Amino acid sequence: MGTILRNGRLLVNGELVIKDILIEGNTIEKIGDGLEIADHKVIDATDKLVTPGFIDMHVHLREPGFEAKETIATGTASAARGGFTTVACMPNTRPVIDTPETVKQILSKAKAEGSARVLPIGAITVRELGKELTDMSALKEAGVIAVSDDGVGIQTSQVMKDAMKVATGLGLPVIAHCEDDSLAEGGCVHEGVFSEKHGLKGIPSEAESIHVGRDILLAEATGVHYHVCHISTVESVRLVREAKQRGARVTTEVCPHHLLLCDEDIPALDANYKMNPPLRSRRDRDALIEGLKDGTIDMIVTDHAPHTAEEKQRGMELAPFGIVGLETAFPLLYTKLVLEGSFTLQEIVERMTKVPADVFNLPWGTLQEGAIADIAVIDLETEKEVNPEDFASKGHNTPFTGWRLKGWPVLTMLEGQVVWQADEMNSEGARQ
Ligand SMILES: NC(=O)N[C@@H](CC(=O)O)C(=O)O
Ligand SMILES: [Zn+2]
Ligand SMILES: [Zn+2]
Repeated sequence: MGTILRNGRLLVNGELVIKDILIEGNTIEKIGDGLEIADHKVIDATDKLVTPGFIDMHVHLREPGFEAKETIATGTASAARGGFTTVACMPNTRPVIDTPETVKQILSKAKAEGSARVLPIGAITVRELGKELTDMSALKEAGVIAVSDDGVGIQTSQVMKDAMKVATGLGLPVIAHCEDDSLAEGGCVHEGVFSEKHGLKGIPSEAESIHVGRDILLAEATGVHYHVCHISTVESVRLVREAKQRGARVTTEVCPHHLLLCDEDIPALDANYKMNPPLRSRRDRDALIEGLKDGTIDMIVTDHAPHTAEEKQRGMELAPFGIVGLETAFPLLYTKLVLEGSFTLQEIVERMTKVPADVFNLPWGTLQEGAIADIAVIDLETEKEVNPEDFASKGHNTPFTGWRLKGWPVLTMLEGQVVWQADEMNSEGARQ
């Protein structure tokens, strides 16, 4: 039995157009007006935005090894609640995703317990130690879509160059966490107004940008598709912009928190504002907005990085880096960037759907006849406060608690199946 998603508002050439969507099996069969088929389940999407399911190329699911922080089940449930149908998971698990066996375990667990599609990212180096390359060919065969040592920077240029050569031959993108340890060591926040005020060791901007510059040169020398993780500084944006102008195969991503907050916004020594890279200066934040606007920055990712409450209570210096992001990403971007006027709805939606799909050559991220039915239904009207107690994620570590936002996902469909729906859709909207 199929489904009709009735009366939703779809983005067509930047305009919202009211349409019905007929879903048969896992596929969007038809998009049209007044679609009516006996025996089909009808979901009323009147007044709701209907978009392709979001794609997040940077998520930490923590399983295997750190199940107290998150599991594949809870992390993908969190994704579904945030309107995400595809998440790429980073390899800094225990064991690290550096063997085909671990890749296969994650894929089979995701299939059995997941509420979103999981795309594993394999490690560049064994145990992410930055020394010996993994067997990327075997990792690719097992199903990784890219390689990364996210969580740590690759300190040695030769290791990065060798990795890029192998990845080029295999057609695997190299996704880089850019951090020079000799510059970043011991820092817990950005080197700037906040670190000075509190007498903390800062992480300077160059700790990131120096790797971005180095890696762009190596990418141009090897021809690899090079993707910069969670870009955060004005200099990194400039380097990527110039590389793109030269035609280099360089892409990048930005997180909602770096677009919306800077170090001067940190109210106190609260580790819910601690992440890597850190919240930078206002000037950096403005450069990220501009870079996203002009296409230097390709896509938006969450870098969803759950940690336990106990870990985050250790304070700014001792707590681990990272904040959760899947369940607040779209409401934050919609409320703070679309409603406040710096981006159109279409610009934001594309950077979370079509663009990541195009950049990583994935077959999802569009709403059209014949496409896989990965769909997010979003309430653009109701304002709600961010309350981590409501999260499906095990992680409650967010700096956005109490923010009043609009744009909350109310129903998510993965391959034609409803994987999450808000109570309101359950009781009134969906009729059998
Ligand atoms: N971003 C973070 O602050 N933390 C990430 C690691 C990472 O993305 O570098 C984590 O795994 O916790
Ligand atoms: Zn990282
Ligand atoms: Zn990360």
